[in-house]
Amino acid sequence: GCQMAAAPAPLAASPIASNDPLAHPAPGEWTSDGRDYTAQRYSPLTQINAGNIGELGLAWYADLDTYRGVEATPLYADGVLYNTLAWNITTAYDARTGAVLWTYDPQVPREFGRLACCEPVSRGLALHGDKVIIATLDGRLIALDRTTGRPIWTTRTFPLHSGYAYSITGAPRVFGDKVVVGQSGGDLGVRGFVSAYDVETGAEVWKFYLTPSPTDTPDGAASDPVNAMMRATWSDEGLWRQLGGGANPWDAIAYDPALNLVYVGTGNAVPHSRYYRSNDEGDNLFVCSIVALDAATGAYRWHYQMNPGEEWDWTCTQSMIAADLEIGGRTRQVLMQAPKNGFFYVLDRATGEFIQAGAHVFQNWNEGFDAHGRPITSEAVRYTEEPHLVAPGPGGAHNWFPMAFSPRTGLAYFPAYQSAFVLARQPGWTPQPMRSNSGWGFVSTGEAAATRARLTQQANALEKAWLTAWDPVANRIAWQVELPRHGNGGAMVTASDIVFAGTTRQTFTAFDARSGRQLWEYPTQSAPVAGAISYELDGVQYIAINAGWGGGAAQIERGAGIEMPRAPARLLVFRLGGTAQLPPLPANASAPPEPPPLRASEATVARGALLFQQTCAVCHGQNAIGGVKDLRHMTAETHAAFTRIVLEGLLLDRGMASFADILSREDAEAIHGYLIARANEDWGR
Ligand SMILES: O=C(O)c1cc(C(=O)O)c2c(n1)C(=O)C(=O)c1cc(C(=O)O)[nH]c1-2
Ligand SMILES: [Ca+2]
Repeated sequence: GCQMAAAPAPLAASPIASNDPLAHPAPGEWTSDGRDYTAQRYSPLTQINAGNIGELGLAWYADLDTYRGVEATPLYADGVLYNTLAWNITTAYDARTGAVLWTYDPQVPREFGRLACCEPVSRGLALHGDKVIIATLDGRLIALDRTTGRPIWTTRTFPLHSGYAYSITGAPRVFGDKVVVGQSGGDLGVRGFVSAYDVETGAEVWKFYLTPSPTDTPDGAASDPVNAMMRATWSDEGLWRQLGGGANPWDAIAYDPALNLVYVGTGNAVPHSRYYRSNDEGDNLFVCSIVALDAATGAYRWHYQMNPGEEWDWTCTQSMIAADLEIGGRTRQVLMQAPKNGFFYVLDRATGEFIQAGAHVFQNWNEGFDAHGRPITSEAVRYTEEPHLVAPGPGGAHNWFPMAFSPRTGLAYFPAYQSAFVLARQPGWTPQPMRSNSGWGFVSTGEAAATRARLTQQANALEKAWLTAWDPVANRIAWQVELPRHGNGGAMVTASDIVFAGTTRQTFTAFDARSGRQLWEYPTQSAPVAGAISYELDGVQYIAINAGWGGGAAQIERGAGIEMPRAPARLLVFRLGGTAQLPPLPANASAPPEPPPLRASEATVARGALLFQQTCAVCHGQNAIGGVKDLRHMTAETHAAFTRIVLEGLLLDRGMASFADILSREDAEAIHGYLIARANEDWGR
């Protein structure tokens, strides 16, 4: 079986469970990412209900002065709202009026923008006593004074220049007296780990590596006792030793104070292709798993691996929610997750036992589960040099967009995305340091090209997006509301049975939690991707949400018919009878500038296309469509400065660092040739 390697040691009783304010926030407070340790994103407030929601209006808003994605769940305590943006710029607002109390800019080196797969986003922050804690893109954990915003302590969570492409986009979490945080980089090359720090001093308490030691020597870490267990699931030779293997926890980490367990949701493997990574062998622990650790020591307790031998950029970093559910005639302490692979899982959170899982979208990887809950993976989705269809696609059937659970309805709510992609192993692939490292090819020739084109049509035909309500007891969809495109926001649910979520209609929308019937909708001038919160102040219930389209979904979707937002990101705060108004939208952008004539040879354009895919596409979009800046729409001045931008970091302040370490002048010119060719192909359509 894959869940339990050793009999778990007896669970230590938690010393902080009973008097920990983060375990039991007052009904009007929202003091941690998932509101409390269950991470249900369930607000007990009921003032806003189906009868009066028509009166819900904007109380105040704050311009966030960015067109980058804003993915953070804000936090609320004692009349103050805390928020964090791209580059970890953190602000405290008077929650009644929106007046800024303080802003702290940790001055993240913009060079780190290159290492973030999906924009230099931040998914949130943490509160503890007099501290606000942030985790910066460049790997610092910083505790700020809650009243002044001044740093109290700073700890580096990974070394600079480690050879791995580490960054942080996930929220830090406070569990009792510790701060726990992970990191990103699994699509470039990192060795994932999770670490815990003393909340008062920032001193490291424990560290647990999620892939085996690349040198087969002990790390001096909490993971050492299970290094051999992990190691036995990887090949002797393989690029995992060089690139770290991945499994990095870049989003959700959860906690049960009574069991004193920390649950770590781990990411995909790197390089993606198991053939290149691990000689096409093994489960590759702990990629795409939930790993339970002793909160006091970081010692291994159990794991469940959703995708043994993962190789499709499928992550298990998604929201993990704890609840006690009546299943099969007994009360189970469950942990729920809807990872990228299209299934919704219910595990026993004390033991890791697989209880049940069901698919909520079309998928073609799973042929069932064995008696221990280990999935039977179809051989048809493994890498070959022949293009073939794999569903879901690498964006996942559910990505980081926060999931919510209502103990009243018994349903879990999350934005779902049905998709597929065309996979083919790239022959003779070699790793690209500090670049995207998948090992799958984008380009096919001859007969394979025709197959690729046919399968791409099939994949496109499968695309659909919903807000999905899942019944974790009946193990099936309770209801679904179809939404126009991928990239819909996270969910929040209230005790008045209302689900709030951002949509790609560029709205913030309320649904009946039992039926999915739409109750209310507000045009936000940008698609809110983050999770909402609710708080109460002076007897008034508020709902707060960041509306800032961006991140991974936006990079794909901007090219696929979604309008670029014309308004900057904003923090929006609603209440019954709110009368604030957003300013009118600025006029539609004028037509893109005419590109210069194409002078590069066909061979140069082809070389530029390949370099673009390997180096630039993660931020600027596949086939140079969309992305954080659509490079088909460069102005004459940008064209004139192109090689200086790419090689000298002329636009570093905007997050476009120099690539001189991996691109020659000739390379940069080939990429420029490709972009001019793309602009000419598409211009004037
Ligand atoms: O493997 C990784 O380390 C890693 C990191 C991140 C990230 O930190 O944003 C994403 C992903 N993977 C990923 O696969 C993914 O789909 C994704 C979407 C987003 C986003 O912010 O919209 N981040 C990430
Ligand atoms: Ca990834």
